[in-house]
Amino acid sequence: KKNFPPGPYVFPIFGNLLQLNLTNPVPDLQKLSGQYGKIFSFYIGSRPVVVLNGVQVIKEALLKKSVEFAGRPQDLLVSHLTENKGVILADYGPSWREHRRFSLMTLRNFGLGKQSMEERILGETQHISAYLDRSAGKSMDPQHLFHKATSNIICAIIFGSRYEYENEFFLAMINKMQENAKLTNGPWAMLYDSLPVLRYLPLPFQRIFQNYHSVVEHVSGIVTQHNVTQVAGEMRDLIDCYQKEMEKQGDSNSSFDKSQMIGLLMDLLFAGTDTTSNTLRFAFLYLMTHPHVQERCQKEIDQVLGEKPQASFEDRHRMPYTQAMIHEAQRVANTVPLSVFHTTTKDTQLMGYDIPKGTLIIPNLSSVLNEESQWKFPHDFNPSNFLNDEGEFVKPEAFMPFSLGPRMCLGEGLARMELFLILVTLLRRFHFFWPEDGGVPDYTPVFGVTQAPKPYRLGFRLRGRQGV
Ligand code: HEM
Repeated sequence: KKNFPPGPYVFPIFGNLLQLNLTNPVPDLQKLSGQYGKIFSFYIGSRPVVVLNGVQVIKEALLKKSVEFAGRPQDLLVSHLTENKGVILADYGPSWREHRRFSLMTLRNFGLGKQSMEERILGETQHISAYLDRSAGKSMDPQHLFHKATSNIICAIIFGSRYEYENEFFLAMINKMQENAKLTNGPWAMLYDSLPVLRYLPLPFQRIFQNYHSVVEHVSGIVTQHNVTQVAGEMRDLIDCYQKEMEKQGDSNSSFDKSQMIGLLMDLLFAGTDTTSNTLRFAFLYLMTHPHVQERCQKEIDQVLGEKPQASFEDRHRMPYTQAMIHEAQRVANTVPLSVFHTTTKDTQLMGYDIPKGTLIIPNLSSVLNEESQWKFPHDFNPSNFLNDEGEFVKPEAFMPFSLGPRMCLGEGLARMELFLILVTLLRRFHFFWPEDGGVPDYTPVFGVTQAPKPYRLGFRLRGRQGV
């Protein structure tokens, strides 16, 4: 294409797919950026893709040309799965806008009833603490615990109730969502997206649809139950708020209906679980292997909290070092390395190149979180990346794990509150250490829409007097 961003030679049928390591394309994309520049193209099958790298290009696209770059692909496996309902994969338009606004308002506590977001998170934090108490002095793989806890926080917000960690249904739902997270990143999903003729064959990607529909069925059951138990005027959770919004909008041209509600609930369940729990897993991996960072956080936490029974989100303003540690953990965790794919909503230009309407856009967030010119210590785990010479907390503009612009993560506020309250509560109560049976620490990430650390064992023991 004339004046399209440059890129490698394109092969028939597969495009450039066979040139990328699909188990982790991030290093290959980094190399291509070195060769072709901060903005380059490649092909998934016959579909052109433009990759945006570095803080300057990503800001130019997602902030300055925000409307032009705010679309979502409508014909990938994930779009067919969700039928583009809800928010994450909804096309840029009125339904997306109304659902995004509703979700942000509800998550900011407008109309979420008596129990605040903070209380819901602190409630779950007590369950995590109690679970760890029972095994203090030992080691465990924290993957399932953090996954269940973050999933429960979302469940408390959207369904008004949490599940016991051993609840069979809860475990089945989590397994299905985790299996889908893996399958939608794998080669079968790539084949589905590149070769439409395969879509109706009984190939492994059909399993993704089965898993998704089985969770949808359960979520629909919860919504039906809500209709029976609802008390007029009492807002227990996001479902109640949504029902109220549906009544308010009546038969007008509103986009609020039951199928959109289910789509939104599925989005929040999916987007709110892996992301936060994988970030926590990275944080503890680095805290165990950087004991001086852990000790400095604990000292600050003890000083600030004193005899207070539990932390509150407000306390973060008096904990610059702990804040810096949490942000640094998010930077190295690089949890959503290639963001969620965007598309262009009209013909546009970026850095002098022409990009037609409907082009798939990958904002390479990984390239910014590790950009050498932006960070004091781009390749280390070092909270000083977020501290100025006076030891105050500062947030460089290249910190964008939640992306930027109109599509940026709508759960940012919730995720930041969860990370703070869970990390502070656990660091106050426990000392974390690399256990003898842990082997050698391996920081290599396992790539995915949400990236995770390799499984590891978490050693922990009670700290004694300071821990409440
Ligand atoms: C550390 C945790 C999290 C990280 C790093 C993260 C990151 C992201 C990123 C990079 C995007 C894509 C933005 C874009 O397309 O430009 C996104 C979208 C989204 N996230 Fe998160 N997220 C996190 C937690 C959450 C939580 C807890 C929720 C649930 C409340 C959530 C809900 C969403 C939704 C609904 C979208 C789609 C927004 C839209 O398309 O308008 N996320 N997130």
